Amino acid sequence: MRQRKPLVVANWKMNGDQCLAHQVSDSLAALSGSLPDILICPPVIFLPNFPKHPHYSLGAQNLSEQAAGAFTGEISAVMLAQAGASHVIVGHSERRTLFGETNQQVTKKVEQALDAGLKPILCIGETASQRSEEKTFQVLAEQLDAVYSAQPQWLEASVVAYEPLWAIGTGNTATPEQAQQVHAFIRQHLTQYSADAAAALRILYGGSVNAGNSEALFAQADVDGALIGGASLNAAEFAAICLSAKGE
Ligand SMILES: O=C[C@H](O)COP(=O)(O)O
Repeated sequence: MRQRKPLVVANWKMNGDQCLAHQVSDSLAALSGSLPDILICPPVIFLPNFPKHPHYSLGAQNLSEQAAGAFTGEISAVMLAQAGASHVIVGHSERRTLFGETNQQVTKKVEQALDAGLKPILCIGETASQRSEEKTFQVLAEQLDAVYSAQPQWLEASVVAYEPLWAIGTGNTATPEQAQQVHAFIRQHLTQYSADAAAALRILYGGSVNAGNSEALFAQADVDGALIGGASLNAAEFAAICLSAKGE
């Protein structure tokens, strides 16, 4: 039996509509058998289009680093929780690269999420050039330490997602062996903060996961699920990925 229950997360990014919300909720509700934990992170305006169902939970893709105030266009952690989110993705590479989010901002967002009772899904990953320069572990360690070195207790309520930038939206999935090597490094690195929390931590892989490659990725000892972009926009394919993760 697996040590950690798998978690499969749909990150719709800025895609989808009410119709897709109904398709995805219907297809997940129809699943039976041993299921992983399943989390849907649509654009937040679609959260109310998902009826409550025991087969899935809801999350958000981003949050404000501030608690409240004159921050036009921002959404706070408390608001996300009130809208039904249990988790929030923090520090996705698109936030870091396209919107200039720094490790410092990511840390503040993790704090906001936890203060509001949301579980942060902290995204980390290296670029293709960092990998070819053999800096992968160094980059990941910096991204992890920026968040957890001052507040190691945050690890207990966190999920970490390893998303190599070269694999996101490219079809160039990390091999199961590459993913396992990095996930094992992440878990080992985090034992310095809490051996128990590191052992219990769910580490997700993200980057061109689809129904054809998910089972081999999930078979790796330290791959505890996935963060799925493009393939989560197809209700049938996302359901197939969830089934390949198996809950027990
Ligand atoms: O959050 C999801 C990741 O960025 C992966 O996206 P992708 O599955 O489209 O490669």
